[in-house]
Amino acid sequence: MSNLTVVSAPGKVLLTGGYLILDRKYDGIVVGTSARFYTVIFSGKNGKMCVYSPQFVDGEWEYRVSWKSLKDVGIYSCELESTNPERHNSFVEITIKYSLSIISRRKNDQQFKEIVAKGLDIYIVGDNDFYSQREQLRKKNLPLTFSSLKSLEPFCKVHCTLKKVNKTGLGSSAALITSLVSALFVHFEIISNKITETTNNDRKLIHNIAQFCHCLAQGKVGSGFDVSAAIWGSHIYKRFSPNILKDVMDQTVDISILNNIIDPTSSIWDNQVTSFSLPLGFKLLLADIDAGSHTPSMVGKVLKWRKENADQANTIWDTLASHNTTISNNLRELTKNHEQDEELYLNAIKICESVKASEWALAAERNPNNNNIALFSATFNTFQKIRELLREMSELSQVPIEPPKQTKLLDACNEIPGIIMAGVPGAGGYDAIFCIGLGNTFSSQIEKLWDSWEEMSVGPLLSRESSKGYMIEQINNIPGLSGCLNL
Ligand SMILES: Nc1ncnc2c1ncn2[C@@H]1O[C@H](COP(=O)(O)OP(=O)(O)OP(=O)(O)O)[C@@H](O)[C@H]1O
Ligand SMILES: C[C@@](O)(CCOP(=O)(O)O)CC(=O)O
Repeated sequence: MSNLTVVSAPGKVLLTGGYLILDRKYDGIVVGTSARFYTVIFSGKNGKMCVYSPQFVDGEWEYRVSWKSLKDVGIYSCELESTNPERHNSFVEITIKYSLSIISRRKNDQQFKEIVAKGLDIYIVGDNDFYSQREQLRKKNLPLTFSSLKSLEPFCKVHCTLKKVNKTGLGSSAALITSLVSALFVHFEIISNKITETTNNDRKLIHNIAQFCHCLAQGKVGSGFDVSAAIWGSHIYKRFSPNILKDVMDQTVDISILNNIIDPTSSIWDNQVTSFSLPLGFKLLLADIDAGSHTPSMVGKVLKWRKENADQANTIWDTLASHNTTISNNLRELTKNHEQDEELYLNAIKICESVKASEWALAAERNPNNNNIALFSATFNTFQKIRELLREMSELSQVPIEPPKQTKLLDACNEIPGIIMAGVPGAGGYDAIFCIGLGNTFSSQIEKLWDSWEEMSVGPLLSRESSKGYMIEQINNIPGLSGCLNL
């Protein structure tokens, strides 16, 4: 068994399917981000389970591990007792407790008990993009730009506690839980430590446990798209039936029952992961807006409105779903076109990157033999229809999903040549925006627009799309990782 394990998991952006994906009838496009969480595990020495999040003030938790024997012979449940009861991180505690309990069920041997008895040192860090870097830049007298962000050291300290930190909406808790579960399962050799040997059942096992831990930590069974993105990277997501986890959402759950539920061969899991990634030449840019919205209360209000206005809501939901499907079909067709005729495809990118999307229909007429241009134009128009419907939802439910201030900013983004989709990710609100552009020339113009935008503070993020799910890493291949652990 190796003394050192490093596993990373990506953040997420939900491009289509906000609110709809809570319902198993609908799906949505989720993309993985290049921003990742890293869990590093060392075999310990002092018999304790020590967890360090060096980016945070007070980011240290220490636990004594004990085993509670359950009714069947050889079944143990792991108990963690904090050595400082005033400090808690329930996301981390729940994840370690249930991961070790399930590992013990699957690896009930002497070696496992000896390793746990020695203790573990666990380090958890997230790429800078997961947390707002506004304060760090202000302290350094740097403007809020891509190049200032690039000048910050990797995994930089945020000078506050986890409770106070401003998050950017990339799904820190899902990426953290996924990287922690997978690192523990790799460390104890339940799944292979070689990414090339990772099987689909390994991913399903980690997925099922991470969904359970995330739901228990959040106190509710959500749609789970963020954990799914942390496991599989970009894909088209259809949720699991909430009933799968409803009855085990309890800290006193019987581990043998839980162990059966999370088993990758169990037929109860009905989530669907359809492979997807952005076509070649598409580039995702993200920004967090210094305003903020409270997602859970937005979701609650939208769902209440839907329940009370079922007919009207179902028409909007179904129309949105059909537009969302058009977007994923178009993008998948573009990927196929690129594979079949690269020259023609690249020529379409070249033509469209220097023209505003509202003029692509004309360009398509002028180039009737290049149907990629017509597909770009149709994708832009369909996404505009999706935005219209989201604004209608906003008005009807009185929830600011695409509020007027965001509309103004997104419309301005669409005026830049090459932009094919500009929208509010996930639940929407004032939190964030995304832009997807063709080619390379649009990035600098978007940066100028965001920098000069006066109505709201638009903070660019460095993340791009990265279609990969969780990864087993070598510590020295990740710039800045070993440095930030103060080893
Ligand atoms: N670096 C970290 N180390 C340890 N725990 C962390 C870290 N980052 C996040 N967490 C855990 O995740 C919790 C935040 O979860 P929450 O569900 O509120 O965020 P989120 O919705 O995933 O946020 P966002 O999508 O904006 O990143 C924290 O309270 C903490 O328990
Ligand atoms: C509104 C919803 O569908 C998406 C929320 O997405 P985000 O956390 O705002 O990225 C809720 C959910 O699926 O958890």
